[in-house]
Amino acid sequence: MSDLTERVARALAGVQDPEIRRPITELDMVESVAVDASGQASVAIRLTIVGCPAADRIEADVRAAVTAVPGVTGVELAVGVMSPQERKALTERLRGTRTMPFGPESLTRVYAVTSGKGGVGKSTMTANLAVALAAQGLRVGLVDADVHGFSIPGILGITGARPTRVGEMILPPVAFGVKVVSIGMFLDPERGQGPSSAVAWRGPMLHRTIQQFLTDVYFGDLDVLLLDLPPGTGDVAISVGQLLPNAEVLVVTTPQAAAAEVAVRSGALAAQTGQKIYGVIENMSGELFGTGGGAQVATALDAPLLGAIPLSVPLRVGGDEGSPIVLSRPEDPAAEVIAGIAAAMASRPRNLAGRSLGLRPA
Ligand SMILES: Nc1ncnc2c1ncn2[C@@H]1O[C@H](COP(=O)(O)OP(=O)(O)OP(=O)(O)O)[C@@H](O)[C@H]1O
Repeated sequence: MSDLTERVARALAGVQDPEIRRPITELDMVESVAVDASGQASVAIRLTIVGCPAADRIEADVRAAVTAVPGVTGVELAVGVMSPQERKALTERLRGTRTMPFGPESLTRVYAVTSGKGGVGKSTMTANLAVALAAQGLRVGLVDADVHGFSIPGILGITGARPTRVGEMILPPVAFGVKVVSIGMFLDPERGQGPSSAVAWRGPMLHRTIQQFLTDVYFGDLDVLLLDLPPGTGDVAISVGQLLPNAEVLVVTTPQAAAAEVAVRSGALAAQTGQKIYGVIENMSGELFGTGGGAQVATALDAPLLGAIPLSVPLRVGGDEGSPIVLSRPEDPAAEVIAGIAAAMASRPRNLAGRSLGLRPA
């Protein structure tokens, strides 16, 4: 390989697949690279599937990367598609041999966000925390497992987005740097299923779906995985407890005593399945609903109160419009408290609990 060809090949290692978020060179997407004596580069790439939504972006990024190499005078780009065998090999390699990538052996910190009752702002908190964590440079995944209303895609402005399928593998849509998967993305509108229809699935079906989300959706290596659970002490919470005993629970409550009592019950369930409570968030705190519910839940569960988020019109409007206020209105008092909680989460080291350090007593 000539020096210039080598430099072009190295430049291609800087181009990422925007969905898989790995360099295209590691994904076997670069088929050939050649540069002739006049500096004309010929590059052939192959994408995972035809009509891959990321195709335009990859093409543009490849052109830009190659053009930027000193000595290159022009670029000829051929775009092809992987054969089924190549795709299979890639998905197998990406998925690795692990069946549950976020179990106790993983370095990913897993947070299950729960509440006693509905409407306390659990999904709003989860989405804004995820976005704030991603904005701080963490690799963040979000699983919307709230079968009673899949509000996450709406809050993150990706209503109607569908995951990309590559063979058996599911690539989640990315919103504000967060990889998002929601049960709502798998409903079939032609069968009358829509984002507003609660899913009437019972235990075993839900268990399999959550398990599939965690194993078949390619999130890559994450620093943080957040799960938006349905309110209460239902089947999903129990499944998550079994599938991810390492998950730490974040309890969201409003300041009122009635909400706090049910929140304590849902937190206590998590403790029974062996999960640790990371902390409690009091939402809609202030004049209208009072304060104190969060502290009450925190004391009852022997967990810290992470913050009290005031009622905020911009927070609600941001949710309705798909524009999380931690980014669009960071000066809003509610956004500031959420960002503070995210900063505390981001400052925790990667999860080493349950990992053997390979040391033996002498
Ligand atoms: N601090 C707040 N100030 C004003 N509005 C808020 C606040 N927190 C949440 N909301 C609004 O309250 C409504 C319910 O919030 P959200 O959907 O997040 O609740 P939830 O607990 O996830 O509900 P469910 O579990 O039933 O889906 C939304 O319209 C949201 O924008």
